[in-house]
Amino acid sequence: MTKSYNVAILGATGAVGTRLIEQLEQSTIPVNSLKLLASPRSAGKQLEFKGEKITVEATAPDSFDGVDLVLASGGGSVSAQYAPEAVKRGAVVVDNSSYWRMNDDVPLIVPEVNESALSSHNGIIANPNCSTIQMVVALAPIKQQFGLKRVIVSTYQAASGAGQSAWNELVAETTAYNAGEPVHANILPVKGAQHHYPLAYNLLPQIDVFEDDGYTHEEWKMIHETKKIMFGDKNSKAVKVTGTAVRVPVPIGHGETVYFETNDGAGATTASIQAALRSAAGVVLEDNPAEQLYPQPVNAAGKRETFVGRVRPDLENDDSFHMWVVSDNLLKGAAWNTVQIAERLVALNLVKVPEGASEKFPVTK
Ligand SMILES: NC(=O)C1=CN([C@@H]2O[C@H](COP(=O)(O)OP(=O)(O)OC[C@H]3O[C@@H](n4cnc5c(N)ncnc54)[C@H](OP(=O)(O)O)[C@@H]3O)[C@@H](O)[C@H]2O)C=CC1
Ligand SMILES: N[C@@H](CC(=O)OP(=O)(O)O)C(=O)O
Repeated sequence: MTKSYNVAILGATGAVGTRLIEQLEQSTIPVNSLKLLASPRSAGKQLEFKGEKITVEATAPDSFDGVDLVLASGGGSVSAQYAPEAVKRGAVVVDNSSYWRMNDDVPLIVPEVNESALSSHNGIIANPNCSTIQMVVALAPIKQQFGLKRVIVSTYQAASGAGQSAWNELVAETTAYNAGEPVHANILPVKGAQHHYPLAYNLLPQIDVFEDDGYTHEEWKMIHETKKIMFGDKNSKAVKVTGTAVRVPVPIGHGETVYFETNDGAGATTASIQAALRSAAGVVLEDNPAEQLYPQPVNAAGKRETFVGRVRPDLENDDSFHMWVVSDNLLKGAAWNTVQIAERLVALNLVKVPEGASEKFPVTK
């Protein structure tokens, strides 16, 4: 008989959470029961799964009693508190927040790139940052054939990356601006808003907080997560990674220009890189300058794949190239990658917490 699972979605009412429900509905995971968990603000709200109405519950430690699998997207502090509670009760957690990603006992997984790291999980599996995911999906087939020495990325990140309220703010700012209101008359921090300044008709070269070295935490995450996923070590010296993360007034779909250097003399050409990308899992190559064909956020929104175009050689550096990478930050960048990890856990019979593993994640109050 096929085993079916008691699943909980933590953060079910958010931009990612609502998509987790939809992606789980479309997945191959046999679901016996589904709990929808959020903050007390949403308790009592009803959401649908497979045509059935489910009432959202306020999250508490005992919410995870009897649960086999948790898909978490409630934010860092929520995952810090509840992931250990869930593991203690025998549930495996696939977590979207950044809280557990750098923990050496937590695999950081993009199934197309490092699925094999799943087998050593201890109950918590981390879903990477959205910008990191789409970049490593595109870089993995290139690394496999030609090696990878260096990456320089610039991101063009959609408002929904900062959650449902940031997306709502962009719509409200745009509407106000179009109605003639002086949204930008005074470029001062917007109090209480998700972004420090108005985003409508603007660009913000800051995502997340600034570190002491002048990089933002989003940039820091892209560097260390890329190393952990592709080279198995968050501080790997085998590759150099750097970049700049920018918020753009687009609702859904992150874009990235990615400059990369392959191994000296590995023989990469534009055509051979395009061929590697064409046959790579999860990648769609949209690259035909003659037809003005290239990936765009509006086309990627609602799709699970990572779209790549504008592959071309650097004209002054041998073995070096540029490409343009676009994906739906809420799907491959979050909900789909999470459900895809869960599908692989089910297929590999890994929805179980190894004996004693929960001691690695002590419950904190
Ligand atoms: N958006 C993106 O592109 C990506 C997001 N992520 C990560 O996913 C997580 C969620 O992001 P997103 O959906 O965008 O955020 P949202 O702000 O849209 O949603 C947050 C969710 O968390 C719930 N929540 C908040 N506080 C609590 C609490 N104390 N207890 C239980 N649930 C709570 C909210 O419930 P309520 O509605 O009741 O407030 C809501 O369901 C974050 O960690 C984010 O970093 C990761 C990759 C990409
Ligand atoms: N910071 C990303 C989305 C996100 O939530 O990332 P993380 O899960 O790494 O905090 C963005 O704003 O587009």
